[in-house]
Amino acid sequence: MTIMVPSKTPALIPPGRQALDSALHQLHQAAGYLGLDDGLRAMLATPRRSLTVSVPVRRENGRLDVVQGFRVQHNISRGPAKGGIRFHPSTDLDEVTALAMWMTWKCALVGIPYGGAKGGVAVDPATLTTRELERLTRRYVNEILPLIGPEKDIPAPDVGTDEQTMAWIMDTYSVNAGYSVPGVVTGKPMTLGGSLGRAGATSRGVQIAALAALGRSPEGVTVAVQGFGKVGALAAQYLADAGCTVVAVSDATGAVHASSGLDVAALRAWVTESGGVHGYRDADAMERDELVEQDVDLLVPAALENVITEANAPRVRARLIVEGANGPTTPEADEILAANGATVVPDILANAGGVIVSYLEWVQNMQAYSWSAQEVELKLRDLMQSAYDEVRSLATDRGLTLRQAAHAIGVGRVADAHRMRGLYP
Ligand SMILES: NC(=O)C1=CN([C@@H]2O[C@H](COP(=O)(O)OP(=O)(O)OC[C@H]3O[C@@H](n4cnc5c(N)ncnc54)[C@H](OP(=O)(O)O)[C@@H]3O)[C@@H](O)[C@H]2O)C=CC1
Ligand SMILES: O=C(O)CCC(=O)C(=O)O
Repeated sequence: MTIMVPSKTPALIPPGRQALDSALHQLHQAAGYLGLDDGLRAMLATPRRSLTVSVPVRRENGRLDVVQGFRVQHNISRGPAKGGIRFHPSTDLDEVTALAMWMTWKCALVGIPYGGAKGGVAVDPATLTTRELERLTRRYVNEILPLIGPEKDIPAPDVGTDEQTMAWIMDTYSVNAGYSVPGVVTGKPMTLGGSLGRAGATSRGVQIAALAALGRSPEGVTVAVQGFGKVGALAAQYLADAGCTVVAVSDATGAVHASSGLDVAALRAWVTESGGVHGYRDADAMERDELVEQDVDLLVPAALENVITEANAPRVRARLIVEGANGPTTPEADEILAANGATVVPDILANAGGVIVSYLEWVQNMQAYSWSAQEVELKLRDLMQSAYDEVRSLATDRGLTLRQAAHAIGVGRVADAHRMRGLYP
């Protein structure tokens, strides 16, 4: 089928702008398919609230640095805004806006009662001491305090943040409130009301989506994983546990390859000890940015946006791409991959396991109750599989790619919520 889309985006633009262009392109494709009017399109194309803050951070040597921080609530029509906080040097308002928009469609697609948000601080956390990071996090939270809250906007981890960051966020908010508010943030440590299963939830969801899309035994399926952080390392582990052969992985420090299969547990231990995959001895080193072009059955991008572009998409050999990262594939690359017969399980479906278990964590916090690891995993599997089946079935029936189908469902649900609420005349 033919879908009208806005004109192509220029190739050489800042990464954040590229991500936002991709998100808008996908929205307009879905809006065209759904027949949304111009007013509703404009509503969905623009965030409800965007906050840019200056975050002063006192360094150990006494110097005062000031970095920029952001929190964007893209949509709140279906419930409180929800989405992670990223600490990365190239984070900017455009990137955070794109990530917030993807959160809106993701939550709607998997049927959890949230809108979409994202936050970010333009900083490289690896350059800060733990004390500097804590000061930075607490000050950032104080700056975005008017926006967040358990019934308004609930942050979570993303690139460069972790359970410790979430604990500082929970504490800073709670100190301001005057009592403990665990439901203000998810991805917390267990001792502060975290949920069993949240740490591995995004990767578990990637595994569920990958096995569903493979549609055959994972034995002998070769895999390359880009990014070996919270999502990538456990995605590699869970795919290996399921019987796949993980032959290549990369992180910012480099990439390693072993055609007979990497020992993922040993590699994870090496990364914990040394700080990156570079130098791992039981594998061959390879060019980091060639990871996505490896001759494998399954490619899992689990790092950053815009890594599969029109420049390298013709050289991507994997027949199945399961997006652990948000926005790894540009619209131009999507077209090339589809023309070459590759299947892409899109980010808003493939990496939804994280926000699903965040939702379960929040529900547990709001009820002061907790579920077992088995209960959490069953609910996660159920929501992931239902969303996957729904997307697959719409794609098959209507001749859409999985991304087009996922966006049609997600955008459609948010549009319905606006119509029913009557927020625009
Ligand atoms: N955490 C979550 O719950 C969720 C995360 N996501 C998405 O998953 C992706 C990864 O997030 P997460 O795992 O949390 O982040 P982390 O910060 O834990 O990990 C990011 C990984 O990407 C690596 N990386 C950075 N640049 C490159 C590069 N050029 N080539 C290869 N690897 C690179 C980093 O390497 P190094 O460590 O050496 O810097 C690190 O291994 C992001 O797109 C995020 O938005 C989606 C849903 C939920
Ligand atoms: O767990 C969450 O609330 C959000 C995770 C996230 O940022 C994402 O899905 O991209």
